[in-house]
Amino acid sequence: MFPPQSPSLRSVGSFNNLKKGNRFGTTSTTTTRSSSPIRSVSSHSDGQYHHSIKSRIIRNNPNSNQQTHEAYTGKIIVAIRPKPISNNEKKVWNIVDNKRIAHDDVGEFRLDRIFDCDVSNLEIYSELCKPLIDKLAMGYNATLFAYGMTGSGKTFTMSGTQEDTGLIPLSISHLFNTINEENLLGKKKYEMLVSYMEIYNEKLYDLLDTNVEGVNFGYSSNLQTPPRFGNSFNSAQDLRIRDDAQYGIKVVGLSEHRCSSKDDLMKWVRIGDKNKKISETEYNSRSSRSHSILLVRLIATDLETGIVTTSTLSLCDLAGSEKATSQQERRKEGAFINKSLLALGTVIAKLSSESNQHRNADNVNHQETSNPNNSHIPYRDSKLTRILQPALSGNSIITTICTVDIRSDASSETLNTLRFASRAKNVSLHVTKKQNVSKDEEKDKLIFTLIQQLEEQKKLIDDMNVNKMSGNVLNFEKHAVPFANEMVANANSGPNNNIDTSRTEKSNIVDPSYALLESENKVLKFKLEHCENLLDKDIVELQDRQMINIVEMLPDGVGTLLEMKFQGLESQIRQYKLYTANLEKRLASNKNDENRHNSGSNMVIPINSAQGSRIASNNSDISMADNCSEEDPYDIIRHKEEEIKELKKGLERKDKMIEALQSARRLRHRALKPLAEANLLYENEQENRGFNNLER
Ligand SMILES: Nc1ncnc2c1ncn2[C@@H]1O[C@H](COP(=O)(O)OP(=O)(O)OP(=O)(O)O)[C@@H](O)[C@H]1O
Repeated sequence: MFPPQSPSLRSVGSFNNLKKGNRFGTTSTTTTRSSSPIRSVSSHSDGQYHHSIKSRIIRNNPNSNQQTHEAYTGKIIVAIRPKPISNNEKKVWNIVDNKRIAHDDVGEFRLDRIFDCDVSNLEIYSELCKPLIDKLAMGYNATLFAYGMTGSGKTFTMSGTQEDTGLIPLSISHLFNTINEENLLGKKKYEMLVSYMEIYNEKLYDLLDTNVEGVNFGYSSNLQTPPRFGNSFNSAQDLRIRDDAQYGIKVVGLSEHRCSSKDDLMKWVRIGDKNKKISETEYNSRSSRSHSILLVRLIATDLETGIVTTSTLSLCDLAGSEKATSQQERRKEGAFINKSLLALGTVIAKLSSESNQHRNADNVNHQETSNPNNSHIPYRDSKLTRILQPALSGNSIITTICTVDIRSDASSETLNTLRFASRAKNVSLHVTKKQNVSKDEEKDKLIFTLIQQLEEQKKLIDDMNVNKMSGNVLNFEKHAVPFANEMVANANSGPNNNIDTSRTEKSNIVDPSYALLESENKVLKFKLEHCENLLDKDIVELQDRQMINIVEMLPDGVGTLLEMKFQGLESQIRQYKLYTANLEKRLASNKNDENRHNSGSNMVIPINSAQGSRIASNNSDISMADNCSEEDPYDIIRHKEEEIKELKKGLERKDKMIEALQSARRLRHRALKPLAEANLLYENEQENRGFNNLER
């Protein structure tokens, strides 16, 4: 019934004799191992069973007392999941214990874990996937793939059913739980991106390409663009794979979608699943006709150190190997599937034998890698091996679930699967984290510092405002008292020291000319603003080099018009300047008058009580008019002075504008000069011609 024992099958015995210490996943020299590895909880007893899959996984678990700093060194973990059979079906493969599966005619295969037929997805997940996801969250790439003959339960295991949730949703859920916990601690910031692709008939398609035309099939209302119709490849593109320095390979044009929650990510998974190529075959009513690969990229930024760690989770549901079928299309698909699985098998066999050779040659304290001898591994023989190249060449922690059918009908396919599994578990891995310091993080830090500065400044301003509100007195002391003293001093030293008691009323202090001045100032200000607006507009235009060029190109007439406008504005400014100077003069003489009138001991300064008492304490000559709410005349004078200052500033600006206008005009003249000369030349020529004609 079975072919003669192949070399690989003969080697089964040798797997039992492997040095187990080398086979289990560890981290590099910086790793602190648990002193007593937890042993199997299995009821199966096996004398040679020293290191259970549990101990292997627990050592990889971040919750154990192991501290992982650097590289992870280990092997591909391989587990077998047999498909359940009914009572009346005959099985030919027997599960000896949780590590061994045997066939009476063939012998025994020893693997990392053999599950019972009635195992649930949740149990498989807890034992195999959870530790893998934990490693992913720590920054290692992680790959999980299901391998097995058609109909053996790969999709059942990976995607699951309503009753038995699959490894993909369970892993995603655990990943988000882990991230949310870390988020709560506030030490890391996570970003998650999802891609989903399939290899169908040796072509690579994006299962989440929302640009592909198609009927709205399974379209989630939360997405902006409907994905393509499931199973329709009319407008889908065969994507290219190219080498990539950062990730090993890159699928050119594969879409990536940001996900902020588990539901978000699962939405994309469901869309991708709907787009997968699925058909009915003799063995499976819903057979995956393609290899599907779900990629979840996790970008973790340590907020304290700024170190960014990128890790990728690859979840692969491979198409199943199958016998030739009568249907032409299925036969073609089957041929492609078998070819790519063969390529995967060859790559695994090569990597396995490389690892063996390397281990035999140097069994002491070496760093294991999947291809230590750097011999040729035919990754390019298929799209599948090309896609898995970075993971298989040691860039990812890998766990493989091989689904098998233990019935007699499928015994040779199961044998093939177990051979594949035996080789795969031999493949060494040396996985390092991908870390770098984020440029974004540097920016974030800068922004953070700036925000802090801003906060400090805001606080300072708030404090100052509070001081200002509660300490008007201080302000007053600072500004008004010296001013008042100065006024008094001026008055005392002035020529007229006579006290005019009639000026003790405010109406007497504030000369009507103030009101006039004020209104004149207002008018002047308004005119200046208007003028400024006009000039600003022109300056903006003229300061623009292109505009100047355009002006230079303008015909003479337009240029002259512009010039006239500028000249008009200039003269207007000059007039305003004169007018303001005049006002200033008048204001100054007015102030002197006031000083003269107010000099003397009984000057009344109508200020509020708080301010008044301060003045009184500084100058006993000044009496107070308590509770007087009217305006301080000195304030009025000060306002006028401030206004004048502002006007002066405005005029300075105008001067600058005029300078700019003049330079623009000079430029224009320079540009127009050749034109004018050419024009003159032309006119002279015309004149000469006319003259010549006349002569003729
Ligand atoms: N462990 C299991 N328990 C219950 N039902 C199972 C199990 N494994 C597989 N099945 C059932 O067997 C059928 C085939 O399974 P599935 O589609 O997962 O196979 P597959 O390996 O993905 O096949 P293919 O390679 O053709 O896509 C399904 O109806 C599935 O529900």
